[in-house]
Amino acid sequence: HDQCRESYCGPNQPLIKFPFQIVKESSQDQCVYPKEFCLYCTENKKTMIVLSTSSGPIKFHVSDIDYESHSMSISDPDNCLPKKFLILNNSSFRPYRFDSELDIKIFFFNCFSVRKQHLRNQYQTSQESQDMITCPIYVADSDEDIVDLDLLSCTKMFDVNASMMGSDLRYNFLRLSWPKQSCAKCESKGMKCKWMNNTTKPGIECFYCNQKHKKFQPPKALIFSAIGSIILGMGTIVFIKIYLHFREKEEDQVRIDKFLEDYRAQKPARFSYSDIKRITSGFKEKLGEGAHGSVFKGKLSSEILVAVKILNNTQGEGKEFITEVEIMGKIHHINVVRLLGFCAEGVHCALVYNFFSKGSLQSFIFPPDNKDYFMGWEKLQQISTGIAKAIEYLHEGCSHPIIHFDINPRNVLLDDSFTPKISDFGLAKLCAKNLSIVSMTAARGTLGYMAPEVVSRNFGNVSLKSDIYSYGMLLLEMVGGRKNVDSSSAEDLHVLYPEWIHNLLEGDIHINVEDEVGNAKIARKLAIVGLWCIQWQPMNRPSIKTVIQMLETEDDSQLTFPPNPFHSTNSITSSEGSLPRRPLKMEAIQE
Ligand SMILES: Nc1ncnc2c1ncn2[C@@H]1O[C@H](COP(=O)(O)OP(=O)(O)OP(=O)(O)O)[C@@H](O)[C@H]1O
Repeated sequence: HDQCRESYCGPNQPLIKFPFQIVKESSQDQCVYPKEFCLYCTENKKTMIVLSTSSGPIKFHVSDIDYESHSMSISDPDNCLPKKFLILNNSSFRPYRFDSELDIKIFFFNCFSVRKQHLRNQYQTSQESQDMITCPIYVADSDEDIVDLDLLSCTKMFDVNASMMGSDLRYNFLRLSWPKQSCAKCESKGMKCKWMNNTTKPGIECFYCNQKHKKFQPPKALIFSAIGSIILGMGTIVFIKIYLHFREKEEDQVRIDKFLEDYRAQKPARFSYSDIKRITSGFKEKLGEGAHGSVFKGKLSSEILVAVKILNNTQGEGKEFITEVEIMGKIHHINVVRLLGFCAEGVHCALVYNFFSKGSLQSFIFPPDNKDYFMGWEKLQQISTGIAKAIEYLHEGCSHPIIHFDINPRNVLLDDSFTPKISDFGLAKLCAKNLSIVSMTAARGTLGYMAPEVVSRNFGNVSLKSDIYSYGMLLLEMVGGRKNVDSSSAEDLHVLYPEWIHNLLEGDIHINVEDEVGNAKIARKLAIVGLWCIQWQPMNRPSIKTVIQMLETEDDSQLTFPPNPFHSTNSITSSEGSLPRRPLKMEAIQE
């Protein structure tokens, strides 16, 4: 939109606007059609035009342009206008023409040479003769002029019919006009005109040149208000973010308060699944995997560390799960893992327990890397009594007796002071009894502890005594530190009756019992109690109360040694007649 600006080649030069266009002298061909209206500026800031004639292009200096009368004044930069005039006069230089209506005769004189006089009568027809004319040439309009101009001694070359005064030519001044190029259509729309960029036929197009259609420059007020609104918007967003952050914190705080309230009231708190994710920091630290699901470490507050068990296969409706969990949440005993909370959200079910840094008893009786780790008989007795007290509480201390069904060293967790806590009670109820989903490792691990009647009803009814059997196996393992299941065959699970215990008690005591009399006594006591607990007939097993009494008695003489079921003569269970020899192969009956 250079054409919007007023253009001049230099000071005192005419204004250049439509229908003219201004181009650089060096790039004349950039001038759009029609080229006749192209002007250019010289180095010394003069406005120039090139007129095309039959003798070729001729340059003129444009001294004035009158857009009203669409005419302009030109002059010859070589100061030889009479010669140029003769060329123009004999040719067409459209769209321009001489701007005068005169029809007069003007006379051309040469004052230095007559050598070309013979051409005088031919010049009008011969182009060559005109080209041969050289300046200075003098032009007179009349005889008076000849006298006034002192041309009497000069040679008159020819006279020409012209539409302008000879004096003008003398003064290097020629006026041309061009047909009016109407811009009325554009102007009526408040627009300006320009030539179309079309090389075949001239065409005019309109364009906007006023402020608002120039490059958009928004007013300062608009800029300020835009910046203001951006700052305001950002401020609002920051404010909302801060507000949401604090509200979330407040909600978190409310939740924590609610949890602490429940915690103090010893009620399990209900968590959403997103709470569970937050508590476990996106299930970052896995503690292990059991038959019922994976366990992750978590944090409820800076002091309360938790273990979150994500249940794989929760059974039935969420409502049942919640009721069940709430009942479990009411079970509080020093030797029972406390259920702090739970999550029941669609398919997501989770249980939240206190975290116990020492892990399970399993790793102490069977150190994973076969390291000879022994925690001492005192501690083992303390742990055994603790477990027995937990079983007593489940069997007798709650509103309904609870059979754990899965007492084994992996379900006994130890706190910092080796206080045992039994866990996973009630899980059998919460989880689907789909044996196919129980991993073989888990099944085998637990199988050694299962009472015969739990595996097969041939052996009697399941009762509280089934837990006593498992507890007995656990005691014997604690004494002997060896597995009571032969896992060499995956299909046939041979439960090994710990006959070695009998040998041990009957003869030499070579297990980890140090020579101290007291320690030997503990090992013997645990072994005897264990053997009583694993009697085949549930009725021959002692109740948990009796177990505790046996464990707590100081008087060893009261502890009678149970019969070895493999020696039929010693059998106290005459009703069973002959029991199978070891290894005892039990057949599972599908219920
Ligand atoms: N409250 C807890 N604190 C610390 N570790 C725990 C806690 N609960 C479970 N664990 C650990 O998580 C792992 C898996 O426990 P989980 O009870 O799911 O399986 P398990 O007892 O090994 O097997 P199963 O489910 O067959 O009884 C175990 O290694 C256990 O030591």
